[in-house]
Amino acid sequence: MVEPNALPLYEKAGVHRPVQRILDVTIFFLLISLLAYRLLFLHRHGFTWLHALAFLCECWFAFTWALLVNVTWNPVDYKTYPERLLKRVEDLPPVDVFVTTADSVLEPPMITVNTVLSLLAVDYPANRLAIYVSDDGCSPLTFYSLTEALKFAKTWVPFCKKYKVEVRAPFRYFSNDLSSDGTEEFQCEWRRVKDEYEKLRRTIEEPAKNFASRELTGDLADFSNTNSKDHPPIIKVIWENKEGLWDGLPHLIYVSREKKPQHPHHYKAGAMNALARISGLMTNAPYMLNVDCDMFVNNPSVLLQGMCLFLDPIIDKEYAFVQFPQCFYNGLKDDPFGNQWIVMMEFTFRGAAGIQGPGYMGTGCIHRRKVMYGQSPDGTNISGKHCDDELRKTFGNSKDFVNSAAHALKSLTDYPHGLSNSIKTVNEVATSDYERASCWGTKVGWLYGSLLEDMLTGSEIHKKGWKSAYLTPTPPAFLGCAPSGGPIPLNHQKRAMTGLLEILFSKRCPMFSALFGKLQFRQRMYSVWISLWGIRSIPEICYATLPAFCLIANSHFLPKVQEPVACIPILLFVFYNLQQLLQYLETGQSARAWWNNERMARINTICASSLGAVAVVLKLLGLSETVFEVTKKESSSSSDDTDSSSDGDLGRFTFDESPVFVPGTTILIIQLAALSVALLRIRQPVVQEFGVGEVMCCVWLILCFWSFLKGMFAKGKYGLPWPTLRTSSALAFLFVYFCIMSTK
Ligand SMILES: O=c1ccn([C@@H]2O[C@H](COP(=O)(O)OP(=O)(O)O[C@H]3O[C@H](CO)[C@@H](O)[C@H](O)[C@H]3O)[C@@H](O)[C@H]2O)c(=O)[nH]1
Ligand SMILES: [Mn+2]
Repeated sequence: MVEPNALPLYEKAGVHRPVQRILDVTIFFLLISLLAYRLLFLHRHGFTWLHALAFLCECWFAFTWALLVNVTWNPVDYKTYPERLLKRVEDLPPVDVFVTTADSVLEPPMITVNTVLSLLAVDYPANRLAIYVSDDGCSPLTFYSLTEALKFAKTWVPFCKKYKVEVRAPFRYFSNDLSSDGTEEFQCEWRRVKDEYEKLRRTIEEPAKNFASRELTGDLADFSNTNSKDHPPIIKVIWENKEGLWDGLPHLIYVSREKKPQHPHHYKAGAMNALARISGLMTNAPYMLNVDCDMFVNNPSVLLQGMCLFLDPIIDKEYAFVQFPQCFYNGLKDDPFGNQWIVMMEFTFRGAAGIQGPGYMGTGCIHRRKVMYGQSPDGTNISGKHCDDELRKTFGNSKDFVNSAAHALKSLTDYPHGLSNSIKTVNEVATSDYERASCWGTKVGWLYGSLLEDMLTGSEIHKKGWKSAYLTPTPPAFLGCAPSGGPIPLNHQKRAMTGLLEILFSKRCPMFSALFGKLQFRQRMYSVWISLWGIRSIPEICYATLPAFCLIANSHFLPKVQEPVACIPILLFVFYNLQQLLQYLETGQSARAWWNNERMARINTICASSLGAVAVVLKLLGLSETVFEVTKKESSSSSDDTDSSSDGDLGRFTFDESPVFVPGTTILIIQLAALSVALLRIRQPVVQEFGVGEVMCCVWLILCFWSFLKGMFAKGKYGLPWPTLRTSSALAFLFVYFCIMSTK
């Protein structure tokens, strides 16, 4: 018999996907054949701009395809054994949990409260856990909601543990009616706890409506005369597990770091760094879990699962962070906005896990504190030595904090501070100019300089040679709120693209680090692939205008149907879409979901990435700064909400005057104009040849932008506003004029 201690805490196995691999390679060879055809064509018929442009775009597609195949080639699956962990490890290491919220209107406190409740009830010894909520909105309502939530937690947490409740965010748990399940005692308690939750909801949501006019006294007095952009640090211990009970409630701390208009606050990255310092002084746990305010714990064993990777004796030190996938609870049927990311999580992230590890996604991730403090896998820290002066230059001027950082870097866990005694020093590290002349945001902590602080921070960690792991437990570890409605997913995407481009045009550009970092070769290709994502709108927009140009100018960029080489683009089209479709079917989604994601991919690149590019150009020219716009979260906090995804209109595109819709509308009008020209031409007495391939491309694009076409004729929020139509028509007109002039 194998001794229990010899059994591994986790296993990592390859996932076999032979069909995907065959298709990957086939598509790649077709792309290469297409390039060969282009070269031959240019050689035989001489240089034309049209074919040269097509060739360049297709080179790009082939290159990014090769990079993508590299990422998805060796997917892996991790399996963890928390029961073995519990038998083997008596003293689980402390974990500090960070929840970030920034705006009590866009992120209703009830959402944050549910996330916090799910964390308070997680399966982990309570005396090893501290939960820090960072509120960048400095909202008394958020603080008040948390204090109310704590009262409810005293009923909720024991209830969850007693009945082994699976989903520990009450709004989700109570959305299923269990009032007639189980024993009578359970039914009775279920009803009681549900009533209490409803009471909590009313206590929070009703005052929310007129909180602004309320007089702030007592505990809330600190919030009077503050506004979210200008206020002193407000740090409050809402609950301290004073007796250190393992089955009590974990510490709960409210943090609103200082903000001053004259000091940059660096959005979420700044908030995370403040949390790292504050928690460093209060609890200094060696592991830090971070979640967005809408990402509740959906699988109570997450921390145990993560610890299986960190604490496996054979490979301790190997993993810098453990990332869980981003999954969403409010997904609409068939993913109309293409933002549930199921295929991306399953194929690219699993694939990256088979190389050096997936990137950090900003939420649902457990980090090692010392890695965040700049330590390398070989144990050297950021400044090479632990001398006080050096540490002060790195971590700032707080003596206590420098002490705690030295503890963390040496992996000592017995940091002596109690919560309440440290409040005074804690305020010091939460000030808005604490980071001045230190390495926060440049060498240690969450890094600054991009709206995608997560990707930037994660890839710098990989560059030091660290690995990361990807855990996909069932049920999913965390569930969050996917942005819904028309402009929101596009703006969300635009922000991500802006962030990627900021990284691409910075000194941390992965193209350089791909050459010099301690990255594994295939990880380098992975980081190049991600970082180039931001500029893919350029070749895509170019390619999308080629068929229209050909139809209007009466030329060709694709082989004619009767030529044998026409089979190359046709097969490419068929195999590519077949492969994508298979990925959706393999992950249990519908063909409709595939189509929705396909068209959203076109809409996202053409609309959101191009505007992201504009934002970055403006930043590089020094004309404007990029801004982290917080995504609105739907509040379905009521446990009585019925499943809203049955409402057909929810999946319908809504528009506003945002410039994000202009590129898409322009592309659509251009395709319509080109098709009309082609149709008029057939009716001419002298029959002219027109390209079937080009027409098919136009039709395909019109199908992708069908929701925009409907928007041209719809009214209200479902209609494209007049200014957008006007600008787009003018741009399309210019394009058509250019096509016609080029034939003269
Ligand atoms: O000044 C700010 C702005 C935002 N946030 C928080 O950042 C989180 C993410 O914001 P959200 O608007 O939900 O952005 P998403 O695009 O949904 O977030 C994804 O992308 C971000 C940027 O890459 C990551 O930080 C997130 O973790 C990741 O979930 C939320 O908890 C916010 O409260 C702050 O704390 N301070
Ligand atoms: Mn979010």
